[in-house]
Amino acid sequence: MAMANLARRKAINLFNNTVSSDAARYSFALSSTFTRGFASGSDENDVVVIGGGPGGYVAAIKAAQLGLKTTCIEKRGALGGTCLNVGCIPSKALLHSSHMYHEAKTSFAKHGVKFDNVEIDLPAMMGQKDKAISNLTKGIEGLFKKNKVTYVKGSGKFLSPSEISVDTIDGGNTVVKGKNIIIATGSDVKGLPGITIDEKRIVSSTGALALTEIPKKLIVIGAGYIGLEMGSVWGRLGSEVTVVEFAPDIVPSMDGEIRKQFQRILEKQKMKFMLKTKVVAVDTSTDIVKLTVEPSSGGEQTVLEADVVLVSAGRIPFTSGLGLETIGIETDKIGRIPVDKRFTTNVKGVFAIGDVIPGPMLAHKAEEDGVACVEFIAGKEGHVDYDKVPGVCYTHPEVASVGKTEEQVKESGVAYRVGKFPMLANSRAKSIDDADGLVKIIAEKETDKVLGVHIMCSNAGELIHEAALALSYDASSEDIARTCHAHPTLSEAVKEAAMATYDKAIHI
Ligand SMILES: Cc1cc2nc3c(=O)[nH]c(=O)nc-3n(C[C@H](O)[C@H](O)[C@H](O)COP(=O)(O)OP(=O)(O)OC[C@H]3O[C@@H](n4cnc5c(N)ncnc54)[C@H](O)[C@@H]3O)c2cc1C
Ligand SMILES: NC(=O)c1ccc[n+]([C@@H]2O[C@H](COP(=O)([O-])OP(=O)(O)OC[C@H]3O[C@@H](n4cnc5c(N)ncnc54)[C@H](O)[C@@H]3O)[C@@H](O)[C@H]2O)c1
Repeated sequence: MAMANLARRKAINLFNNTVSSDAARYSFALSSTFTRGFASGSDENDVVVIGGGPGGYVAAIKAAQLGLKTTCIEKRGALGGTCLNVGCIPSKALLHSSHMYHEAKTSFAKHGVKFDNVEIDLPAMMGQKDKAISNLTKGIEGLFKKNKVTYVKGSGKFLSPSEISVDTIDGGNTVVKGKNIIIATGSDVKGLPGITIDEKRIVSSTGALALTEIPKKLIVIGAGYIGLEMGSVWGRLGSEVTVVEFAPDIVPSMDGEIRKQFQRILEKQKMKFMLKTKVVAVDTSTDIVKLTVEPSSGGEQTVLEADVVLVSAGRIPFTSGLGLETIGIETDKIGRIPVDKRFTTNVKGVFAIGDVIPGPMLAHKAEEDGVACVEFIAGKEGHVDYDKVPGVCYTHPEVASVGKTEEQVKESGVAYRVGKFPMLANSRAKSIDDADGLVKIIAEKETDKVLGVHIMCSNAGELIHEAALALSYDASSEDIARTCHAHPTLSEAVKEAAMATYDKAIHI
């Protein structure tokens, strides 16, 4: 069986290589004609990137590495975008710090580590987070210098498809020209009607990452990634957290079985959920914020009280002030810029990547877009497989997935098998007394090809990449199961779940 899989994979690779080298030749011919055709006269840069987030700064570095003269325009005065400044990095810093505090308070004693007292020093915790951000933003500036990317600090606006007017952060103005312009302006918080975010008592994720006091009561609107991660941070530090979610489930995009267990674990951590519930009014006229909620389908209203309310009901593409209308760039109903497979907008020579285009709003997806986009511009073949972008919720336990959920596979009509392995039966998880969660693998019944992998355990965000690689190479569950995994590791749960998919697990 394993040999058969290897042979099948070799045949697939042979086919893919033939296809992609043909595609590369085709793309080179197309791209060089297109680039030459568009380069009229006084263009200074080969590539200008507007936005220095994970999509933009990675695109700029890759473009420079490919020998293209490149400028990146960023208005916030620091590189790294939402992710580094007010997103992925600060939230992970606070998730780690708050987890350490919570562990020290609730788990260290049973491991025989005792303290007289454990205290939170919130300014120090925030200081550690801020230090991580500034080190990393400076690091990207260093990478720009190393790769000879020109960095313009200011807000860019289209004058024409090859000219950007930049109001610089020091009060000046300059015009940057480019043969190819990449829009990488990211996303912004989606507000809710009738709720004004003041970033003090009614906060977005940005305010929730910088609170100066631990709220006694925190209400989170939206049980998505931001709500559950930031709810976890403040819950661990002592806030009473209630999550109000419009949908019938938390994280609606997650595999149903995993999502249900995840909710039970979060409830054990004292997070409260009000599902199928919507917020209808907010009153901030007194010291306590009053939130009126009712069932999503209408019905009896309840008034909730909180010190702080976090609005985390999604994000929207950000293109404000960019002058898209000046050059006729189209956007869809929710403000995203539609692009083709080469990231080209409806205007020749103008491309878009990252959160501002359709697809998952994730930093690593934006980076993949950026690399593929400039590869196309340079006449190479870029590629992003959106069906194989991993997603991770960095709570404790972490929940990570790649590929399809069981619901999606069922809906596609493909016959499938499921293999599961609980972390309770994994020796490493038991040895460290951190055994909440499971690994679930879904594979096509006929071929055993892995279609989706869902992992809930500590470090699931690291474990998921074995599964991402498996999906990328069209591996079968047997391929994973017959790969030797070191003992004792949490990764052995992936191997056991794979064994359970095509045959039987050993340790359960
Ligand atoms: C709290 C939070 C936590 C998150 N955690 C994760 C996580 O753990 N993992 C993950 O994968 N994703 C996470 N995300 C999502 C991630 O941050 C985004 O998907 C990612 O930043 C998108 O990258 P981008 O380059 O498309 O846009 P952005 O990072 O938004 O960058 C766009 C940049 O463009 C600049 N800009 C906008 N307009 C102009 C203009 N006219 N001129 C010049 N500059 C301009 C902006 O200032 C910004 O810096 C998180 C988001 C939030 C809010
Ligand atoms: N770990 C990560 O990768 C990570 C972390 C944070 C953010 N992000 C990204 O940032 C983006 C924004 O995150 P998010 O959590 O704000 O969005 P989200 O889309 O993940 O979740 C929003 C939630 O709010 C609910 N909702 C929408 N309107 C509502 C309303 N009126 N009342 C109550 N609930 C409502 C939705 O049903 C959904 O469950 C996401 O696309 C996510 O991919 C990723």
